[in-house]
Amino acid sequence: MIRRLYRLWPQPRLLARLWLLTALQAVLQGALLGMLVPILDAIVAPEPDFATATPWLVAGAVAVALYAVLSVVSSPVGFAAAGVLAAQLRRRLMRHVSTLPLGWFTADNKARFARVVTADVGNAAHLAVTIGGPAITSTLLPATIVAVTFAVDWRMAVLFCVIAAVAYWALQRAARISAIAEIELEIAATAVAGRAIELGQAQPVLRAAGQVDGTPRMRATLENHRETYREGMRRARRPFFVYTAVVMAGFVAVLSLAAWLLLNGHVSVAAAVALLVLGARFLQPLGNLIDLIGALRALTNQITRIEDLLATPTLPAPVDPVPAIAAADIELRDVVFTYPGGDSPALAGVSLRFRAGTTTALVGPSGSGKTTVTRLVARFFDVDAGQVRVGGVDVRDLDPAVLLDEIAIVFQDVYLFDDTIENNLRLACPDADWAEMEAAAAAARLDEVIARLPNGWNTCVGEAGAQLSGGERQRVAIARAILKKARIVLVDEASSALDPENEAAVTQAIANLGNAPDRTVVVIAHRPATLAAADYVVSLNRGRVDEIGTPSELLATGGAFARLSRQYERARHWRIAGAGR
Ligand SMILES: Nc1ncnc2c1ncn2[C@@H]1O[C@H](COP(=O)(O)OP(=O)(O)OP(=O)(O)O)[C@@H](O)[C@H]1O
Repeated sequence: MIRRLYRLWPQPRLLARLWLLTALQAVLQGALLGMLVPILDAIVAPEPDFATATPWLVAGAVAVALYAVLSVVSSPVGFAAAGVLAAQLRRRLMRHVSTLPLGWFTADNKARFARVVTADVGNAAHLAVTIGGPAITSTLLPATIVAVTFAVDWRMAVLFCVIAAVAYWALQRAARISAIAEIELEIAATAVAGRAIELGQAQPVLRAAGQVDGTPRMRATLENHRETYREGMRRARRPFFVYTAVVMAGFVAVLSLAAWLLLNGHVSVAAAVALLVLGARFLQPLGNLIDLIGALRALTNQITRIEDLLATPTLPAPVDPVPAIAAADIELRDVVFTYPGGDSPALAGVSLRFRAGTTTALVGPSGSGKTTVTRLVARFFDVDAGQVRVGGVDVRDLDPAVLLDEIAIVFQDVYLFDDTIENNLRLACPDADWAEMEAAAAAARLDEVIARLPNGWNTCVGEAGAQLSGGERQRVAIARAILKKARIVLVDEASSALDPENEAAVTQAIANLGNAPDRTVVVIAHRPATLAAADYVVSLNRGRVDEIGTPSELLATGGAFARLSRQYERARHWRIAGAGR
């Protein structure tokens, strides 16, 4: 356990210092008790011998003073340590998570990450500091007392060893049961956290459906957590009682043996009193161990969860990363990919080319693999077979930082930070000057939104950008892509209905993205205007390429794209007719 804790913290010296201080205190306590024997022997006699007792009394006073100094030194170290250790570990976890493939961030993994970073790290740091000390004391103090007792009476020392062995067995049993209960409870608690995230995200749907108490799945998760907690408590109770009974029986045995030794003249009254004091101090920390063991197990489980998260594999890093690409062409060569846990391939042998300086619209029915193509280009995941090449280089060989630098992604649901428009845009390029900021805003048609807002560039967009509409948020993301001078922009056009003004602005902004001669734009298109403005169209179906060509070529062939265009046309006429009614 100590080794695991030591490995977990990047700078564990603080923890080591604290444990060393605690261990010294425990040994000093045991030694102090040992000094009681010669002192009592000399003083509790028919003719007290103060001369013999004096050096022991002086040594005892020095030990007490040393103990006090150690206590004064160790308590501020302990206070500071928990906070410092938690902060260290959180930074380490955050650094690790930021290297994980973006495909890892599912709702359940996000809940797991949140629990590990908040609850597990906080508790582990607190426990490492607070129970590390008592755990060391509870083992080192009895061990020192056993050693001291051998010098007074070997029979009592052997009894202490027997009690310790039985207590150890009972403790192990209690520990195993509480460990299982803790793991089950944590799984149930993580499920509750996952459903809580879902509850927050799905509020509009739940309210529309009148499900103010959440879905049946959410309620079942809460019930499961309650039941797991109750069952864990019930199972942990019996071994707890067994252990307490062992320690109590130990007290009776020590008392009986001390009385027997005294009555049979094997030890003096002073030695019997000293043995009783030693017995009491031996059994007391042993009794405390049962309270510690639950916490120790919880700490072990927390460490395991933290270690598991740290062991989540990042995407394999290239041995000799390619540091730059010449042009921003994208090519998929015979790409096969199945999502982790998926049962059929999302892409089943896709070969495609997006040339630099062109805009390609991806179309196809829901589930045909459009989003997957963009995710593989951005290396959210690695392909199972085939290759994704950017600038002629397999993305697996490209320096990951270069890939991130070259690519900008405009999601359907753009996330904005609760900050000003300016700062949200500056994220893409912190050093951009005003001329660049304004040019990017104009190209993304964001300038007219900014002009309307009460504080212009300084308007706060609210949590997750709630002050802006979906189309306006997409315009911010497009402006970011332009400001970043990303040579590859992957857009998932909003599929929900936008008001006509927003729709025209977003379509225009996407078209402006494609105006840069060296930029490759891939857009999952949901609007006829976007399709019409694209240089090429790729139609996907069930993870395969169905058609590729310019919009006019594909219209002429009368295939899937032509059918889709007719559907869009009909829908547009319905909307126009509906609006005119
Ligand atoms: N994270 C995921 N885990 C498992 N399977 C997934 C995941 N994302 C997508 N899939 C599956 O992969 C296939 C392709 O999905 P993809 O999202 O690429 O389709 P799409 O054409 O973008 O669909 P839509 O237009 O509905 O967004 C589908 O069968 C889908 O169920």
